[in-house]
Amino acid sequence: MPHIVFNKNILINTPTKKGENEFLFVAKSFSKDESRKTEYKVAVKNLDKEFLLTIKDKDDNFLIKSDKTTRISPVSFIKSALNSYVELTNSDILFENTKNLKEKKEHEHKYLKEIDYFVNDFKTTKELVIEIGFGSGRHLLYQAKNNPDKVFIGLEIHFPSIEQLLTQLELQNITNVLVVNYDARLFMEFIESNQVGKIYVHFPVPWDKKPHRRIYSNEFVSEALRVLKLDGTLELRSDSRKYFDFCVDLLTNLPKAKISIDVNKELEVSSKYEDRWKKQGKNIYDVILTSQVVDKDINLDFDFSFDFEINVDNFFEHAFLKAIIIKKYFVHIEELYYILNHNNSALIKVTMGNFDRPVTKYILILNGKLSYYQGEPLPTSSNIAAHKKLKEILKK
Ligand SMILES: C[S@@+](CC[C@H](N)C(=O)[O-])C[C@H]1O[C@@H](n2cnc3c(N)ncnc32)[C@H](O)[C@@H]1O
Repeated sequence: MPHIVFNKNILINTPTKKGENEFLFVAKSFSKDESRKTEYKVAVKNLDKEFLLTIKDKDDNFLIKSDKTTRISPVSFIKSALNSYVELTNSDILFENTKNLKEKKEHEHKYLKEIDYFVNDFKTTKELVIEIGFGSGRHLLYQAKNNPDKVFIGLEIHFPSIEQLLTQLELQNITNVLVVNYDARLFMEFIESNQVGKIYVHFPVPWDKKPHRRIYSNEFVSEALRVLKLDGTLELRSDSRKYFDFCVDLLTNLPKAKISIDVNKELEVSSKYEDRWKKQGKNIYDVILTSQVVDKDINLDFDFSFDFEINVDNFFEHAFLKAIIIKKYFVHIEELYYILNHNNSALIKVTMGNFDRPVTKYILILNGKLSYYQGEPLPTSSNIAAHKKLKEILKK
């Protein structure tokens, strides 16, 4: 992580500019606990990118580095901002690693998509097929190659598997697969209703000791049914009898769907895990859920604005810095910062949303007006619920 240690000095006056970097404000941490060390956040703008730097004490000196939550890429923007800041203070540099740190190669690939792409840009009239936890990708590659008229979305949380699949897509010249590094339990929320022909879940981790981590749950199944077209299918294939029984239980008697089960059914292609289990003589179980209903459309245009103003002093005086947990989501106000030399202005660091995929954001308050710094959270149901709770907390 690039950082510079420099002689402790007065903070810069903002707004000011050095090279391409505009320094918009400096904010100072606020805590009633006097043992907590003071920390500063410096807001930087360079072209269309806005981000924060952190200044902390380092022995008798200052250390400046990027703020983890608002870190941007490429890292050259951060290095440039750190150097510009220190130059503006006219301080002596005691240590720096911004000159010879190698740029980390960004994962750039035309078929690898960020989740925002599905919220803001993704549109297709073609049928979608989703494969969850594609692993070595053997099944996904086979299906995509044999169904060029469909768009495949591959979900995986293990990055080496993703890299392996991207390489194969290129080598085999397959162009109808989008790959996402995202937890499948939360992904479906971004897909329109009635668009998916098949969802494959082949050999998911059985999580016998931690069943709450399984892909299948009531929420997952109901989201899967929403995105499936009429007669679309959610297909589990597993070597685990326990997982199979658990899913059959979950899927039986759903009002909008029917199930069919099978043992040792042969598919056109056998995945890496399947080969392994077959060699060991294990049974392979299938349970297929078929959607029998057309669902309502969803709206991804949730308005994350704050339609009120606050008094920063009052709020800071009474702020409660502990997580508030409400069933499936939570809100945790973590840190408070006063923006220096600005009336009624602050930064609030908050972590919120779903326990499996929390989001950390800063709320920027300028003259009492609130907004999310660096853009709004993704419109997931947990983030929407957490935002509503956060509004209640801030209004008090
Ligand atoms: C046992 S492997 C099976 C891989 C492949 N389907 C096969 O049959 O060879 C399970 C895969 O699911 C992925 N996985 C586990 N949990 C996941 C989640 N919540 N979302 C997406 N992928 C997940 C793992 O990284 C792993 O690659």
